[in-house]
Amino acid sequence: MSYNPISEIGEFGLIDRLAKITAPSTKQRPELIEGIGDDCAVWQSDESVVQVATTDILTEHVHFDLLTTPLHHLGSKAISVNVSDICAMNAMPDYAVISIAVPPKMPVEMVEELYKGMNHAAEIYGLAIAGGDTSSSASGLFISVSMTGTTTPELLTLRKGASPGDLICVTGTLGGSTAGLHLLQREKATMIEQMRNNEPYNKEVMAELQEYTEAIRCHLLPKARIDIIDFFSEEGIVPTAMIDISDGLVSDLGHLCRRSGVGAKIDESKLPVLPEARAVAEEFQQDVFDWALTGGEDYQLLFTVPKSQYDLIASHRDITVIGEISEKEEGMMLTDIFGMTIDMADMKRGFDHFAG
Ligand SMILES: Nc1ncnc2c1ncn2[C@@H]1O[C@H](COP(=O)(O)OP(=O)(O)O)[C@@H](O)[C@H]1O
Ligand SMILES: Cc1ncc(C[n+]2csc(CCOP(=O)(O)OP(=O)(O)O)c2C)c(N)n1
Ligand SMILES: [Mg+2]
Repeated sequence: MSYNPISEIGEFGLIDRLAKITAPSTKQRPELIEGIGDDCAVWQSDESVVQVATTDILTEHVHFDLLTTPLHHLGSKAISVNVSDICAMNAMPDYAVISIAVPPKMPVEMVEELYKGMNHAAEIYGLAIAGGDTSSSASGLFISVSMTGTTTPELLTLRKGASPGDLICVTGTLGGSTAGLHLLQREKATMIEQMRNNEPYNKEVMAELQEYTEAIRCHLLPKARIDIIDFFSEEGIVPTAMIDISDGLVSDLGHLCRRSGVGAKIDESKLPVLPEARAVAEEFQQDVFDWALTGGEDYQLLFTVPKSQYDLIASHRDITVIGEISEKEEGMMLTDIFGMTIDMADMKRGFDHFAG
């Protein structure tokens, strides 16, 4: 038997291989509507109720750095990223169970602070933290949140369901989280450098951070767009397909298109880039559109609606139409700010845990 490094197939190649192994188990539960492959697992609990469930892990040094992340914020983010997956099904969250693996030397008060952040977010989203598991960890802090939610068969929205001609819409702004991460990483590097040189902490860097509170908040404290699910419900909108943007717009639009069996055309000039992110990208001499397209962790909703619903969508000031669904054969195309057409298949797609 030969052994292959995961980096050769990447995160999604690995998930495909695991899905093949577990496919037989799904045959045992005919009420399962969606297994591996959407933002949540979905099953019908009775005629009028659909249950959804998701889980996301936050790993120290991969998802967060304790030097730059307040634990209260981290707890809140751990809840929000799961609520975001529930929202992506057009569902509302109900319960969370939480597993933590904690280095034995971590003070109790730090773990309590983490949980205060989780509880704060849970109260805002109207969900109950109802259990979990606790272990010691030999290498860093791990936080795994699993969450259930509810919707109805009529409202359930999957990654599949988009048709050619549908409008591609995105909520909020993009690029803010990557901008915030860059600022925090620079802050950490400066702190370490000053400690090495036995210098006092330079407050000027802190002053610069205060100019960019929105970008930092996007990274440390993303909000799940439960308000948009309320808006859909008030306006009677049921998107044809939906996903949340965790790995980056290009990657997550790719999942939506693959599951729907369609292509897409998007317009770079229409992307709702966070204004602060533009300033940060300039400072770091980076392309803000690259951050908006592939940076990830913005936790906005990406969804499609028929053109006939344009007026309803356009009435919301925090929803932007960025393009249109096309035939699968046309691929996924981006018209960049200079008017050039770029095949998104040739672009860096977004965050991959095992990208080589
Ligand atoms: N280790 C795993 N075992 C089983 N299913 C997994 C595993 N990792 C991811 N999945 C499934 O693969 C799909 C894609 O996962 P992911 O990209 O993490 O989704 P999301 O961005 O919504 O969190 C989801 O349906 C998820 O449930
Ligand atoms: C210390 C640190 N380095 C890098 C990142 C950037 N980052 C980590 S995970 C991630 C993508 C989202 O995480 P993932 O586990 O893929 O979420 P999912 O798609 O499962 O919801 C990004 C952009 C970060 N947040 N913190
Ligand atoms: Mg995930």
